[in-house]
Amino acid sequence: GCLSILRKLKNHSSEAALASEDISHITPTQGFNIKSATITRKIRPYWKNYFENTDILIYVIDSADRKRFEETGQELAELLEEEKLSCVPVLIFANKQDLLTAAPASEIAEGLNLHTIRDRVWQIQSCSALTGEGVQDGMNWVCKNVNAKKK
Ligand SMILES: Nc1nc2c(ncn2[C@@H]2O[C@H](COP(=O)(O)OP(=O)(O)OP(=O)(O)O)[C@@H](O)[C@H]2O)c(=O)[nH]1
Ligand SMILES: [Mg+2]
Repeated sequence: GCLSILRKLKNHSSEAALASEDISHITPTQGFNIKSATITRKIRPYWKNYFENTDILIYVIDSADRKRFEETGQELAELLEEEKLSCVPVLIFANKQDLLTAAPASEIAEGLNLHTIRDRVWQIQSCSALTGEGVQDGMNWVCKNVNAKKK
């Protein structure tokens, strides 16, 4: 899902100059995402190598994969407990909204207990990497909040 969103942003580089420019400068993250597309979940243990100097967290959820919501909530909660990620703003993309079976963002927010997040700014954004809907809105939030670390 993550890689699909990056691709979508690149495709819209003229409309979204700022967002795509940001992405092209984050070389390690980009490499990380490319690798994660092929070896998927096995790469998760290596996320911690990218926590240093992280300005913003973008977490992509497959809104149609309801059976993974609980595990996902756990994973996100663990990430937010990482010392190096303390106060780092988090954007949660509720991706794959083009699918009829997709859970709405409100349901995901509830399932993942997002309303208990009080130590940082956060936002959930519905999107579809397939149609592009919501992707730019999410990246606009990122641009506004990238330096919004709560002190
Ligand atoms: N219909 C639809 N398909 C999508 C969308 N975004 C990504 N995909 C497809 O989903 C597949 C890969 O994404 P996922 O399996 O969800 O995500 P992943 O990056 O492997 O991440 P994890 O499964 O969490 O490890 C690819 O076939 C993409 O084309 C979307 O918004 N809508
Ligand atoms: Mg996958």
